[in-house]
Amino acid sequence: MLKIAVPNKGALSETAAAMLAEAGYRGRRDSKELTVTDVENDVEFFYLRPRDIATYVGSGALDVGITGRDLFLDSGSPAIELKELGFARSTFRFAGPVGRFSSLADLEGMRIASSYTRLVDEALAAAGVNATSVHLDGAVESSVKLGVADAVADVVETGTTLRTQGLEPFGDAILSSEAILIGSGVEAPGLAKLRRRLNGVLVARRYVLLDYDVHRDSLDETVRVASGMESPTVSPLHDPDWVAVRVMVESSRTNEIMDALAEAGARAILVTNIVAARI
Ligand SMILES: Nc1ncnc2c1ncn2[C@@H]1O[C@H](COP(=O)(O)OP(=O)(O)OP(=O)(O)O)[C@@H](O)[C@H]1O
Ligand SMILES: O=P(O)(O)OC[C@H]1O[C@H](OP(=O)(O)OP(=O)(O)O)[C@H](O)[C@@H]1O
Ligand SMILES: [Mg+2]
Repeated sequence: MLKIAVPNKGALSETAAAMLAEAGYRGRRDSKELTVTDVENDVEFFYLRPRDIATYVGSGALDVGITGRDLFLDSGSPAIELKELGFARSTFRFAGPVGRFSSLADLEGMRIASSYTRLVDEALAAAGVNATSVHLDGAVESSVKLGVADAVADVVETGTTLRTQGLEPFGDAILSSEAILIGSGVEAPGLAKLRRRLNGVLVARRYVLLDYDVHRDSLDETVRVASGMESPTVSPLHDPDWVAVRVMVESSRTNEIMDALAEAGARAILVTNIVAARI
C-alpha cells in the first residue's frame, strides 16, 4: 500500500487535499483524523505537519509526500523532488528596514531571523558572509521592530507582509518555491498511478477546451493560432464548406486566443473547462 504524507494544516493543506480529491482519492472527512486508508486505490494517507513531511519521506517511513520546496530544502532530508504541483508559489528572500541593506555583504555581523535557518546559513556561507541566524517559528517580519534581529529571511508572495512591517527585500531571491511531490527514492507500487493522476489534475487546471466553427478556407489560419497538444480535432459540419474544430489551449491565454481566432475567421467560439485528463 502506497504511503502518502499530506500537510495537516497551514498554507498547503487545503489545496493539497483538493488536488488529491480531484485525482480520485478518498481524503479525510474530519480535520482531526491523522490517517485515512483508501482501500479502493490501495493507498494510506498520513496527515502531518508540512515541515515534518520531508523527514518522514527521507527516512523511508513514508513513500511520498506533498510539501513546499523551501520546507524540503530547509529540512536537509535525503528525499528527492519528484514533481512540481503548481500552487503555493513564493520566493524566499532576505529583507531589512527600507533603505538599510542593499546586498548580502551588508549582513556581515548582523542577526537574521527566519523559520528556515538552514537555508539562511547556506546562503550566507555561499556568499562568504558571517552573520548569526535567529530561529523563529513564524511572524518573522515582526522581529526587526521588536529588536531581536537586524534583518529577516522569509517567504514572500505579494510582499505585503514585509511592507506593513517597514521592510523591503534585497539581494537575489534565495530560492523559488512551490508545492512539490517528494519521494523516498523507491519506486513504490501505486506511485506511477499517483503521478499520472496528479498530472491529470494539473493539465485539467491548466488547460481549457476551445470549440469553434470555421470556413475551410480559413482553417489553416485558425490552426496556426491554436494548434493544440498534438493536432486539433476537425469534424465535418452539415454545410460542406464549414468544419467544427476542437483544441486544448492554456487557460491563462483563453481570451487572447479567442480574439485571434475570431480575427482569423472562427465563429461560435465556445470555452469548456476540463474536469480530468490523462495526457
Ligand atoms: N503567502 C504565501 N504564498 C505562497 N506560499 C506560501 C505563503 N505562505 C506560506 N507559503 C508556503 O507554505 C509553506 C509553509 O507551510 P506552513 O504550513 O508553514 O504554512 P503556514 O500557513 O505558514 O503555516 P503556519 O501557520 O504553521 O506558519 C511553504 O512552502 C511556504 O512557501
Ligand atoms: O508576501 P505576502 O503575500 O505578504 O505573503 C508572505 C507571508 O505569508 C506567510 O505568512 P503566514 O501567514 O503563513 O504567517 P507566518 O509568518 O506565521 O508563517 C509567510 O510566512 C509570509 O509572512
Ligand atoms: Mg507560515
